[in-house]
Amino acid sequence: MLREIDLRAPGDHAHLRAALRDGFFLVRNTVPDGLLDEAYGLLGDFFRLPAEQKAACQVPGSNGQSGYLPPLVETAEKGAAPDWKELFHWGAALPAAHPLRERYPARYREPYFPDHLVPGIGKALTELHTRMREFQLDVVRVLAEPLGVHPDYFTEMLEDGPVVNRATWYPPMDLAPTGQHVWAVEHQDFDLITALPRATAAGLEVLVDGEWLAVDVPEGHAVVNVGMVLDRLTGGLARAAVHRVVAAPGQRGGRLSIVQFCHPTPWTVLTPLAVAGAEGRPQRYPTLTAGDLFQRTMYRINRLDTQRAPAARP
Ligand SMILES: O=C(O)CCC(=O)C(=O)O
Ligand SMILES: [Fe+2]
Repeated sequence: MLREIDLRAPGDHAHLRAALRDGFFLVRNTVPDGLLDEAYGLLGDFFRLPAEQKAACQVPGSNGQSGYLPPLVETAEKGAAPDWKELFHWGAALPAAHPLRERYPARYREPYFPDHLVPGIGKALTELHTRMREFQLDVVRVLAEPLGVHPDYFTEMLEDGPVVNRATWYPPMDLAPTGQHVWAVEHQDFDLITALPRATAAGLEVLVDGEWLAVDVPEGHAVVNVGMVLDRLTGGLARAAVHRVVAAPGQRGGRLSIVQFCHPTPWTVLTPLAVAGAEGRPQRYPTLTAGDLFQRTMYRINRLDTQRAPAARP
């Protein structure tokens, strides 16, 4: 059973640190249900479009972090075959003169919305991004104290960060080109934390003590998942959860999910925190920047545009 963190009464440090050690916990979602329903409806309309129309919604130079990414591209580090999923990413724009835009152009593009194909999608997804980000900022504020940092420590790291939403359409398994593919091979996210509100079907599983546990998100809740950034900052006290998305044998139909990744500003140096209780433990991770960790992982999961054959590039 997953632990729950109540944002209004978060509980003692032992509870919060146990949730971080699990790497996966539940939080009552503050994002309006109606907004999620609307976004699921519009994204469903988008993913049902013909392949050529979706292919035209790719954003060159974004490494697929903006707009559409076709199926069978992202390949988890442990994946023998690419994931059987297609993606749509969006975030929020920074002002044109912001130095982060100049320094990390691939990560700070204007968001792309296919309003010409799905009218109203841009407004709804922008609102959803804002509300999910507010939710996640509330979560990291609660996590700060048990990790011995100021309540604004993580929020500053995320201010102007390339926080990005991802919608994933997992097509029915019987349409997969070979039997080698699964929806999403086991992996760890490479952000600070990720929010996963309900999806349209079962399939998300988390590795707990060597066993795969099906994650059933109760009504009105979101699962929050620790990513590699928080794992590295805490020397492994908060554990980046290992998770995957698989169809049960005989599960029919596809699956649509919406998640949001909290990526810190890429120039953040991931200096290990002095977490109480971890004194004397050998430093686990060499220090690098959030931007370098991101880029390294994108390469490892086959997500850089330059890794795709020229014909397959947008
Ligand atoms: O679709 C889901 O529920 C989870 C997706 C996921 O783990 C990811 O995109 O990193
Ligand atoms: Fe994930």
